[in-house]
Amino acid sequence: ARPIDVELRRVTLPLVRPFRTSRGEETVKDTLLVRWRTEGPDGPVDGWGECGADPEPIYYPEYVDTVTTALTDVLVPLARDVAAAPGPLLPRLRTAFADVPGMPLAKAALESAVLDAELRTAGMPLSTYLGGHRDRIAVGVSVGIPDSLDDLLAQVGGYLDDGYRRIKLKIRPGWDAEPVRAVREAFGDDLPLQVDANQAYRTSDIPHLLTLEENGLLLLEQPFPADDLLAHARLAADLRTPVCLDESITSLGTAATAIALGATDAINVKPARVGGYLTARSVHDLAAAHGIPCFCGGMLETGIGRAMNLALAGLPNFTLPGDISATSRYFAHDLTQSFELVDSHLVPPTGPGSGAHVDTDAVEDATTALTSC
Ligand SMILES: CSCC[C@@H](NC(=O)CCC(=O)O)C(=O)O
Ligand SMILES: [Mg+2]
Repeated sequence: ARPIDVELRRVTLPLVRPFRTSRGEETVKDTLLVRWRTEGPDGPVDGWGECGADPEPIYYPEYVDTVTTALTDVLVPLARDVAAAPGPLLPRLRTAFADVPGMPLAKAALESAVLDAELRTAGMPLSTYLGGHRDRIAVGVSVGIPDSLDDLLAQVGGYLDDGYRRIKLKIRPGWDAEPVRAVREAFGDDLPLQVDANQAYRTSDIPHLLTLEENGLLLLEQPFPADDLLAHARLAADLRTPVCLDESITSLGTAATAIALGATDAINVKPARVGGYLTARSVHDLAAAHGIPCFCGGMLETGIGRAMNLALAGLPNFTLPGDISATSRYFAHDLTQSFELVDSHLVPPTGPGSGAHVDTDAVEDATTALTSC
């Protein structure tokens, strides 16, 4: 249905603790929400989408300002034209978006809002629409680079006390073997442990990276720059530890290329990064066809993105614990209902659409900029 109005809201939420990676440090979640308001059978229906971009291009080439511009100048006008014409909205929207090069994060934010509105109007949960079949999702926790080894062990101990059973450590050159060994010594060899370098290494570091695997790692995530698929293939040929790609997988096409090159033994699927939940499902299906396990990654989303990620994570080839942690790991107050960890699992909401109950007062309080388009 054609939108009554479309709003972009830049929102800022304080993080309960800073999150440091090899790319920088974040102390607040500062991103963009899209609200696609349409006429439902019983009045207006709001679809919400959350953008995965950061205020700066630290992980992806897009960032909040470029996403805002892409949406106001190109993608929302295009979506309005598509919505004004007859026929099913989502398939025609995806066809129209496919003619616009790149900008997966901007497309994902708008497509998610449209998808949420359509499914709420139809009374269908996103998990049903996507084909999810799990009513509880195994999750882990991603631990940033701390101020000290003691700080790291305190954080990991705290998360294990919270009930998380899979730990992912951020690493970078100079902070890798020591923290991994310390966590192994403190918490034992059976702790499911993986690392994420966020592109910080180069092929000259391959001999060093090979020494990391004596610590029994589940995965080594994105050691090299996103566009260097060949470097990942070279490492994967020598490393027993599965190589997992994140930033490199920007579309179904790059997923297919990475798989064909043997550059990825596992994929961190992030709907925002690949252009939305429907493409994320295609990446999931392609990986499944090649026997490559996936997990649903995270961008410190608010409950709006978290609810949708949980719906996606119910698909059968998400066999590795995801980076979808409980709300309290990120925010003291969220924009939706809280998601609580139960035995290292989260329960996806079952309501129509994302199932997120958006607290419009909290959204208003968190809003730093509002654009109608
Ligand atoms: C903004 S977080 C940076 C992206 C990072 N995400 C995580 O480590 C998970 C963060 C989370 O718990 O949402 C990754 O490269 O996988
Ligand atoms: Mg990653």
